[in-house]
Amino acid sequence: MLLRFTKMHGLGNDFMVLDLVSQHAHIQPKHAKQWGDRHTGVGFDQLLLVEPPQSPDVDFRYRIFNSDGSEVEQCGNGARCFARFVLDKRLTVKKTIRVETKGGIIELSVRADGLITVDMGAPRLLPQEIPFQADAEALSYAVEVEGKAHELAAVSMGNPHAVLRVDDVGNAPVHELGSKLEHHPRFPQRANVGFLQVIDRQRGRLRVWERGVGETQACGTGACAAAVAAIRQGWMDSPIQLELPGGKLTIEWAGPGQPVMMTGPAVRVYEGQVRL
Ligand SMILES: N[C@H](CCC[C@H](N)C(=O)O)C(=O)O
Repeated sequence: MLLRFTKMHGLGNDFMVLDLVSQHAHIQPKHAKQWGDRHTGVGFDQLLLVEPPQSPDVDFRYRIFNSDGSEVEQCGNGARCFARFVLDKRLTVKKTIRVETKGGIIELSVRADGLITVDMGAPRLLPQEIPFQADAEALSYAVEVEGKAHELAAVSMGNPHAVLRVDDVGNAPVHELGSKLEHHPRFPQRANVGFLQVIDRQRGRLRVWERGVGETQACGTGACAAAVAAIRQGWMDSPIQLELPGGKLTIEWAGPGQPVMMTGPAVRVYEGQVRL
């Protein structure tokens, strides 16, 4: 069978979006791997599935697969594209949309200026919630990689993140250290690894090595995790503007137990079809 899809991106973090409300198909990890290949497939960072709701208090179910085939709990840039997609495809007329993910319920709001604000929910900071192996919760942890200790924050936005502060993202060891921390045994579900350069109390630069993908042009949950870590450690104040290689996100967080609000763009690139 042929499946219609839309190729989209949020600040260069790119997605294949499948409407499984109007189309019926059983998508498996092998499809994400096959279609995610940038030479023999569509090519994307993540595959996003738009599905009917499974509970009465949400409008849709939102499932996310990395290009390595792993199904994950949350994708922030993808959430903005999700909102743009369901409105453009007239799957809803609501301007505020509640969607259920493996990582919890999030709320998407399309603004008059076309930017999308996502209530990403409250960050999870207890080691067992992240998950991250530590005796107790702390603002940061020393994690050893090949004999060298690296100080990092551990935050979950539904998906696990390590956040390290660096002087200059331009020469941060994103690939070499990012890949080692992604698979570090203290992150039993692996981790996304963010490298944050603080410019001033409300501006920073961020590069992210994403679990299951590698370095991406932007990472929405990574930006949320970095902002939470920077606010908790007293480096920065909300609202924070983070500049990623693909562009800028605004993150607001009022403190523990409060939701993280992320605002940014979502772009449709082209429509296509794949054979299932
Ligand atoms: N690689 C992530 C999922 C996608 C997150 C990212 N694309 C975003 O915008 O939040 C993980 O394995 O948890």
